[in-house]
Amino acid sequence: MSESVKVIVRCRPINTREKDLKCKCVVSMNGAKGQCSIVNPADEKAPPKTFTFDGAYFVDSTTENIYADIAYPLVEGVTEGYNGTIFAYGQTGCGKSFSMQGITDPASQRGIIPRAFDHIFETISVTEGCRFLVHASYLEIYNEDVRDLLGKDAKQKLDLKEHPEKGVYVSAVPKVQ
Ligand SMILES: Nc1ncnc2c1ncn2[C@@H]1O[C@H](COP(=O)(O)OP(=O)(O)OP(=O)(O)O)[C@@H](O)[C@H]1O
Repeated sequence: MSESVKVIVRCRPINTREKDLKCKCVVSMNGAKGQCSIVNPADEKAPPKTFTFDGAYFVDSTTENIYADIAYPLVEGVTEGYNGTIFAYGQTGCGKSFSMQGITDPASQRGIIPRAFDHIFETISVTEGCRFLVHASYLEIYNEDVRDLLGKDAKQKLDLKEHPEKGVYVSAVPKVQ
């Protein structure tokens, strides 16, 4: 059985501000081993600290490859009725939107979300003898305030509630069908 939780790490290229500040890249990656190594810039002779993940993607990686390796099997599972979640985590400017939403040019960097939408609707269009129901909601959580970005009033703060059986949920989020 495959693991139920997978964690991958993606390193973005150094940006202009960091270049101007003469920052050096202290990260190296071994994609085959899923390893990420960090050297101490103040002591380059010190052994690097190495961390192992389910996947390690360096600055030249594409979202196309990340989707094929990680998201594709998960979304396939969803179309077969299993639950699946993909989320991006990291400090501001590290590339969460780049990975999830992506850019259209080059096409290899289209994000995980539009790829997943294409994947789901493509599967639905070729599957016979089965009915699918697709819901979507789009929430922003910022400074612990929750907002519905597809709602009529995207400024309205929504309440976070807890149900004894269903768990934590956001009140009054309309789902788009
Ligand atoms: N893998 C990458 N290759 C090239 N550019 C990248 C990559 N990842 C991020 N960038 C660029 O870095 C900048 C910051 O990325 P992004 O906006 O995705 O960060 P974020 O984590 O979503 O930030 P925030 O939390 O502030 O919203 C953007 O200009 C984006 O195009």
